[in-house]
Amino acid sequence: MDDRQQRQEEEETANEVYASCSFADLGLHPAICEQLRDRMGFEVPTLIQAQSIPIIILGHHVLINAATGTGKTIVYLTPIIHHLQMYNPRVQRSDGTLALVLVPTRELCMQVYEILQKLLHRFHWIVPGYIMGGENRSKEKARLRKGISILVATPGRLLDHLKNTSSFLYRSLRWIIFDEADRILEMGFGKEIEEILTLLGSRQSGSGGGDAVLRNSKFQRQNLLLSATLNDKVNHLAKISLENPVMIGLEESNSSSKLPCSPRNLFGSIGSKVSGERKYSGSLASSSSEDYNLPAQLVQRYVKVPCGLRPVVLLSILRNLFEREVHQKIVVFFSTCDAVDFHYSLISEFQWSYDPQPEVNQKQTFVKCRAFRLHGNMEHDGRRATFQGFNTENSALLLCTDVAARGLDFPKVRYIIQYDSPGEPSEYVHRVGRTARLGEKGDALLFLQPVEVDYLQDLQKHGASLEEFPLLKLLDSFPLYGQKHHNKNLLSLEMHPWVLTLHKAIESFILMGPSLTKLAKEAFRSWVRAYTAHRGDLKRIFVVKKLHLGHVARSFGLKEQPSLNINTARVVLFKGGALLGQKSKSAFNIRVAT
Ligand SMILES: Nc1ncnc2c1ncn2[C@@H]1O[C@H](COP(=O)(O)OP(=O)(O)OP(=O)(O)O)[C@@H](O)[C@H]1O
Repeated sequence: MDDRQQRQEEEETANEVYASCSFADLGLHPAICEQLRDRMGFEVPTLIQAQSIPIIILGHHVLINAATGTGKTIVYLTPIIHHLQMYNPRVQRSDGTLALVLVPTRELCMQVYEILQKLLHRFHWIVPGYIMGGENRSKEKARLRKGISILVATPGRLLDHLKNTSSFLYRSLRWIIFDEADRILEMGFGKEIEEILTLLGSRQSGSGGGDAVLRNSKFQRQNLLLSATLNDKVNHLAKISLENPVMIGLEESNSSSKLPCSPRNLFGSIGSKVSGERKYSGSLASSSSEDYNLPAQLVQRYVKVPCGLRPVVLLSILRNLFEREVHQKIVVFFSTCDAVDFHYSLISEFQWSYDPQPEVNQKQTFVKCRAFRLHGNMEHDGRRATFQGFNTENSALLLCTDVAARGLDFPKVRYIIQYDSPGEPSEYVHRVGRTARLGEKGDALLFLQPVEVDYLQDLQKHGASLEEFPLLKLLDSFPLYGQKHHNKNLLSLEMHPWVLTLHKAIESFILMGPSLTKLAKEAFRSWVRAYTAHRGDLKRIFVVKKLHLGHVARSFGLKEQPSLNINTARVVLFKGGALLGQKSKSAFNIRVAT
């Protein structure tokens, strides 16, 4: 590509992502525009920011549906700060909490809090804070007692403090924001959210016990709901929490046209159909293609791999990617915590040299990268270390469950691999949304077994079209020292010399390490359980009966299938958020990990 073409491509991407106006044009106070520029390096707003900020400043309840990585956090934080920094007299700690941001996970809680800290740098009298599962309750109580102006919280912990921390002051609460609303609900927090809304006196129907809260506040309550996917649960939450909301981004969200950007234009467009914004009619479109906003520049592919060959293919692809580009950030998604632990150990420890030459036969780690893992069964400190480590590294691999699928903004992630399929197509959208953020390039690769390819049709229905990954071409690219020349045209994947050799090497490596073998067996069991937990319509595609358990065992490098007599095993699943409960008397406890 020559310079001119590259410039043209960059310009086109910018047109699709950014608006042709400034933050000041949106009505934000100059001090905030300065913070955005100087602290964050943001010169111009993204399209969704240009569409939403003026409407939020005006005080409307808003429902926002926009593609992943389009800058939604700034959408809700800046109007709040805009108003709060103008309060006269100034906001004080003794005012208690004025804005509440609800997020589904601890990592997202920390991420939003960090952005908030940067934005509030100049406004030291507005105090940011967070409360979340895993943190010390008494320390949180002490912080709440002192007063937190803008509070970021996970739902369970918030409810706990609402009920048990009498010094938690929220009578002046003006904003409630649900970030990643769909995820909060999918994780089974629906009841907690309803209770929270009732306690805060912000339920639209029914008489909330906290009406006094509303009466005491001199400002009208403003609630905002943000979600990259829409469904019935989000619809219900919108109904009970939003009053005459403006909906943004539900139409033409992938529009590449630049926005009309004088404040008059934007303000004048409220309620009209300009820029995909309209009044809420009481229900959202159900899961249809326009529900799913995928970044236009994202390259989406799938790779069809027989079950037993999955680790060989995964390791080959990872090796190739890190060889091709040394500075590379990749995220691989698995269905269970045990699978993350097993593959993390395998990838970190597996050393192999396939070159028989004595001078080059020094064993090296097969996948040359720094690996991290993240799942809900890890200690809080470990989760925090991964989050920070993967954030700051230039080149690294993250192996994780869906705990990392939503909202997390790891910079420069170039590749998403879904080694275990996501289940609901909405989950697919969130996982791939960790790359191709804000107009940057990104690739997504979905692993499917041959019996699972119907899943592609489900994705297609939601507007996601995947092309096949050229796997044989990749496998052929590895050198095969000492192997006979093979006829590439006749070769099946199973008979490919590279696959055979690498599979043997992985298998013996696992067999030789007792701790790795133990991890493999645990991962095998929980993987089978996770497979049985696919819900509803997906059972048609992910058919447990079609699984060959011997091949599944092979996919964990095990020659023999471990027993599935799992009475005593504790298996942790991450599946869409609902508590899966006990399958049968003989089954083991299944706990949701987030
Ligand atoms: N106006 C801007 N100019 C440049 N970068 C921006 C701008 N606004 C946001 N960003 C950056 O864009 C990235 C994505 O932002 P953010 O995480 O808020 O997106 P999101 O829409 O909430 O994504 P998700 O749906 O995955 O949660 C972040 O790295 C953020 O710092």
